[in-house]
Amino acid sequence: MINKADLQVNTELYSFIEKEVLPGSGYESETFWQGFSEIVHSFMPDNQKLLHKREVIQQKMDDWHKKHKWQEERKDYEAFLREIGYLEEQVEDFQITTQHVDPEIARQAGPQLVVPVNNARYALNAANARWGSLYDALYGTDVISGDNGAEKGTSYNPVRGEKVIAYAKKFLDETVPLEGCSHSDVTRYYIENGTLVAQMQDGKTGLQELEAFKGHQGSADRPSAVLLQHHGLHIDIRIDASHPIGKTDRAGVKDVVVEAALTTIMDCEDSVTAVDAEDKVLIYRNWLGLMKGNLTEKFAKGGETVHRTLCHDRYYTGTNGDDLKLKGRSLLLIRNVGHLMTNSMLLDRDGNEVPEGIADAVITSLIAVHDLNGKRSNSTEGSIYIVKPKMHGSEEVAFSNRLFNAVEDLLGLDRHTIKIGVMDEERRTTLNLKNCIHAVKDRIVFINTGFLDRTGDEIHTSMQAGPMIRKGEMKQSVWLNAYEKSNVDNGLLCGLPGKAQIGKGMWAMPDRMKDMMEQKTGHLKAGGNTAWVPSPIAATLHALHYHEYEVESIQASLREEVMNREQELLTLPLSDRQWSHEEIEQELENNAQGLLGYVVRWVEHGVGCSKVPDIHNVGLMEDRATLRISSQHMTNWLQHGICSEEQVMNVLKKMAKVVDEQNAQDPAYQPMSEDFEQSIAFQAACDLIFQGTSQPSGYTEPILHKRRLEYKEKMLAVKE
Ligand SMILES: CC(=O)SCCNC(=O)CCNC(=O)[C@H](O)C(C)(C)COP(=O)(O)OP(=O)(O)OC[C@H]1O[C@@H](n2cnc3c(N)ncnc32)[C@H](O)[C@@H]1OP(=O)(O)O
Ligand SMILES: O=CC(=O)O
Ligand SMILES: [Mg+2]
Repeated sequence: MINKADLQVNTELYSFIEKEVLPGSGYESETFWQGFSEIVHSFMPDNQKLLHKREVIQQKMDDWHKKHKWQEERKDYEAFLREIGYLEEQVEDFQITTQHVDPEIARQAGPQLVVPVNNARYALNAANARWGSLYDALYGTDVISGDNGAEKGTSYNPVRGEKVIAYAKKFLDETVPLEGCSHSDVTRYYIENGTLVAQMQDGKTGLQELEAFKGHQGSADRPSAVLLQHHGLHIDIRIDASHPIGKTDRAGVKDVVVEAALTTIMDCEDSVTAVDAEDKVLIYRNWLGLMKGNLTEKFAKGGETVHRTLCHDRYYTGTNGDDLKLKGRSLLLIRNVGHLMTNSMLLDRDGNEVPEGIADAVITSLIAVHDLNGKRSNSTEGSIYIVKPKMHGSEEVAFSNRLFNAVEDLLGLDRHTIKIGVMDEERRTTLNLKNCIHAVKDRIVFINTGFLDRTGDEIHTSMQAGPMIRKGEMKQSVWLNAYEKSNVDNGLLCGLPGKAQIGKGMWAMPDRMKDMMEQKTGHLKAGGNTAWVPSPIAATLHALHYHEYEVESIQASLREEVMNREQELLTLPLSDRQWSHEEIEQELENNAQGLLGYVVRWVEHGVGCSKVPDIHNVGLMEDRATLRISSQHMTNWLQHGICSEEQVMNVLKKMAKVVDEQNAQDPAYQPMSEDFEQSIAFQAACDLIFQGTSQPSGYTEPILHKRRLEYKEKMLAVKE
């Protein structure tokens, strides 16, 4: 550690900031560290108070539920929540006033991609996912069925290719239709007097909506790209008659590229493992590369070495003949960690670990200044976008607001340069969302229903009330539906449209794209102008939904349906069913399999987001939020005697063997079942369940961090 302005800074972090971040940022080292130290020392006590308040509230909740039967005393329950300050006095109506918001957030509706920022290969891919090949996305996924000779196979299958092309042309016909003909019938696209002409075998036609044509690449006569726009999103028809696919197409179309991930959240939180300075520096360094535009990664794929860099902007000839520039990359936001965790990379003057959220706010903003002072390749509006997770109630949001003010002062930035995306993912935030929005009304750029964390919090908060319904039933529960609606209500009521996003949650089945195409329109119909997707391919496909539905008008009509949903929000997902032994085993096994499959990779491989098969063999995206649900659910059933400790332990051991088999191909994998006592991952899984009631808000971070650090130390000792 290095002593710097009353702080003790890990040398790796110190040298990274001194040598890589501060140069070119315009800040002096001494002033920076002095200011950083002042922020740390003035904000730490409040941070601790807020965490203490969470504990006090939880204790009161537990006590209340132990003494009362919620089902029979709902009125008293509500009064009790007001009395303990869990339900806040609501602020008067107001409108948010956020300014300098990039159009990807303020005006366009489209997919939001999330990616673990510590993985440079994936992070680059995500930043570049602004544009996605529809042909590739369709060909590679189950959206196109493999029936009748259309299977994927190992080499290009023209039968499947035909289906892909037909799907894409149908999309064009529905989205940017031609007058009196289908895009499939076009033999040539060309531009005449700034207008798109589509030639068929027996004549020519144009677009039904002439203004949909925005530009082209190549010559007007033989364009290599035709740029269209619909519902604020671009579609680029790529033409090359010499290309293997273009050759097979009458008009030489080789692909349809769609504007996909308008925004991407670079995640420092639930999809990463970051337990010490080494891990944090990797995260900060990748973020720096993204903000400077020089992040690269080299890796082997398919027998070749791939050098991945950030995409450039795209240039077209506009309809008036002038150059038209479109962004080549997604607008990047950075998800900081919440208020809970501390990290040994930074100690205060008394040797206490500094809250990681405070460090993230300072360091990720400092890094983003390279974009603001540089080419503004990320935010043309000159904003820094921080997503803040896991805040409980408006006091905690107000704390973030004050912290961001202080960071702006330290960095000499205009007030509200730092924008905030508020994750509506804790019960106390949902119930007081209007107040939460009010606390950041000048800088808010989104509210998002993080339903996964939110489900975990629903279980933990009412842990003592009784056994909860099964995990799979949560999505249909009264509280969850009210939560989704009330989030939109509050967003509309506080004037988010036009300034900020009303966002919907993650599609957590990364390989089930057909299901996503059928179901995720629900997010738009419910008023979300963005929704989370787990991969660039999912972003490309989900983008089609925003052509199908125009969210702006949906939001306008939903404005009429805004109502108070407090009663539904306060409906606990308790069950009085008598489950059969098989049902209980199945529930436990499903939870245990996902939990172990995720935890083993977290603790022993440093992977924070994994695709883990459930007991029906569906690969599920697992992160710390899904882990929070499965662990808390098992704890809840244990707590209420639905299952015994012995039963849970047997299930864990059984499922550990299944997970071991699933990972058998990985030479770096250490089977848990070889020695349950010695397996740090297995022990972590046990802690998460058997110590679940005492985990703060049911979070998994404290145990995961402790066990990962233990594993790292063990590996270091083995090396030495
Ligand atoms: C509750 C919450 O907080 S949700 C938010 C947190 N969750 C996330 O961020 C999910 C991010 N997604 C992921 O990490 C991954 O998609 C996983 C773990 C779910 C699946 O990963 P994998 O099993 O490696 O996926 P798969 O093998 O199908 O695909 C890998 C390819 O897709 C790309 N890819 C997958 N996910 C992403 C992503 N989120 N961003 C960018 N690229 C991605 C990879 O770069 C890789 O392509 P490449 O070989 O050209 O580099
Ligand atoms: O962060 C997202 C969630 O669902 O939790
Ligand atoms: Mg979350």
